[in-house]
Amino acid sequence: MKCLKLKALTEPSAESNPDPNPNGSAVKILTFDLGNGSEVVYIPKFFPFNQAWNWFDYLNNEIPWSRPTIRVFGRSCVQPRDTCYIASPGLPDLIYSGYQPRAYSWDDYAPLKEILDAVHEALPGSSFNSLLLNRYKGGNDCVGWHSDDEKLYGSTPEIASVSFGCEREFFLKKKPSKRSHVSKERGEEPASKRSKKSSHTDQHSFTLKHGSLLVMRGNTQRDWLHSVPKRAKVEATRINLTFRHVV
Ligand SMILES: O=C(O)CCC(=O)C(=O)O
Ligand SMILES: [Fe+2]
Repeated sequence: MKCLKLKALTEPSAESNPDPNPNGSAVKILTFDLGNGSEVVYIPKFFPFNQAWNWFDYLNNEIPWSRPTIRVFGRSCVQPRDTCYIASPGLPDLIYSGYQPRAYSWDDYAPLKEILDAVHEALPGSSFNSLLLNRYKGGNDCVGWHSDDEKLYGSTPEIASVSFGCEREFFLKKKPSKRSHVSKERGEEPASKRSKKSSHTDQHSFTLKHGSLLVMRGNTQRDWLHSVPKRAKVEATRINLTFRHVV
């Protein structure tokens, strides 16, 4: 099993320590201010190592994974990762890339409720009612650039992402500014030039560790894209859970 050790490229704007993790011990919390109301919080050791491996094994074996055919830029293709969708009863259907996943019940996967409880405890005020699971069976599996800006998540969705198993890189890049042509008409400097002077960079990279929690909030889905790119040398499996609130 080959699982590369990767290094985070992004420097946090705030580091808070300590704060209790689900086990009551101190954990490192890294906060990244991406500018314009976008924020990412990363907690590398959110879950204890062994507990996280127990959950990895459970999820790997018990979740009804499927690899659906989706539509990207008008073309059909097999999604390059396994997926499963969990949702509370009565929520509107999720449809992405022309695909409507079947919504499974939290009640049939008790460990998911335990993970959800731990995430809720760490994020006061959050109330996630749906979950998209992804399984990357090696470095060929990936998720392309996208933002989770579907209307059913509201205008400033908070997305809590838990990772188990093989470390993979997670990239964020700023969406092209829609205002650049407007600023030209107004005789202003285009946003692309202005942003070079700002203290905020337009790309960030995280190594999502086994048992980690990454939270995207505020305007992150409106202003940023994210991806988990292919990695030729990675062979081991990673499982990712993204908790979301359908409004
Ligand atoms: O696997 C990840 O870390 C990201 C998954 C993701 O972006 C998604 O499910 O929308
Ligand atoms: Fe996403």
